[in-house]
Amino acid sequence: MTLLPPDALADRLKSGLLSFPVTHFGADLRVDEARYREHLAWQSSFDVAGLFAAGGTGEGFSMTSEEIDRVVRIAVEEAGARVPVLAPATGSTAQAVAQARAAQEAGASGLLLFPPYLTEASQAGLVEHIGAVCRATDLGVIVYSRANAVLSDATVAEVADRNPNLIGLKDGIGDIEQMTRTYAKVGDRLIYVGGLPTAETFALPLLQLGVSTYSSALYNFLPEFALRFYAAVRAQDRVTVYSMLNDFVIPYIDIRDRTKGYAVSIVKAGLTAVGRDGGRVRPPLTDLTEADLAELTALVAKIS
Ligand SMILES: O=C([O-])C(=O)C[C@H](O)[C@@H](O)C(=O)[O-]
Repeated sequence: MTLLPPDALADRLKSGLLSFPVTHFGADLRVDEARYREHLAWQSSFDVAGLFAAGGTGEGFSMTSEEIDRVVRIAVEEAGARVPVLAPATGSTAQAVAQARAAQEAGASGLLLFPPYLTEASQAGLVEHIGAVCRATDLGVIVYSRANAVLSDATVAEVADRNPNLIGLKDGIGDIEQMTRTYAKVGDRLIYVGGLPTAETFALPLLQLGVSTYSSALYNFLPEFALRFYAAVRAQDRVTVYSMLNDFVIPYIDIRDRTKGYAVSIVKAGLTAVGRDGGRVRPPLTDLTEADLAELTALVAKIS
């Protein structure tokens, strides 16, 4: 895909579902390029608005910068002609800046800036961190508000003012007051991406708060279901949304909530459940137990 100016990228992303592909690892836990490529080809064959390589569901947090660069390059090669590929920027400011530069060189269309690891941070410190990454690239940047980098409405307004290539806010908190304050202040200067675990759960109410799209981990193994769900959300078809929540999403999150880290492990297990073999997760995550996998497989079979 030719370089998308940040505004054009924002327009494209805000009106469709977003794919966050898992990254396949082999038995030795090295990146399994062949299976990852095959997955990307499948994921990008449907109508999605963007593909975020090595995101949270893609276990970017378990990879070295070299591996992230390799995975982003593979995603651009495999899917970039059909769908904009966004790369992660993670960790320290220096590391995130280096990843932002590498992503642009690799031909990515945009960046998702993750919280820095471990330390707590003030709002002023986050403004500097976000600004440094935005200044390091011409790409459009979406900032992920979550964990140790939860942005106040005033901070979102400030970083949007200071950084013309900041195009979006991804919300991993779901605080209704903060979202309302943010949209009231910043409006359509940014796009808003739902990024809570199993984002479908929150998609309909968040639409009212300006959140027009979300990162769907479910899309990894149930792409048609996820796209139907997204269409029902955008059409504000409450009957369909609640029936899909009852039939699949709520029993699925009952399994997901059994163990910390399952929000990612269950997605790889979902691929195995549909006969595609998601492979293992890397530590510190753990795979589903056999009993949990069997329950998930039965649940998937019910809606297939
Ligand atoms: O970086 C990520 O993978 C996420 O933001 C988390 C998921 O995609 C989340 O939205 C979900 O589980 O649907």
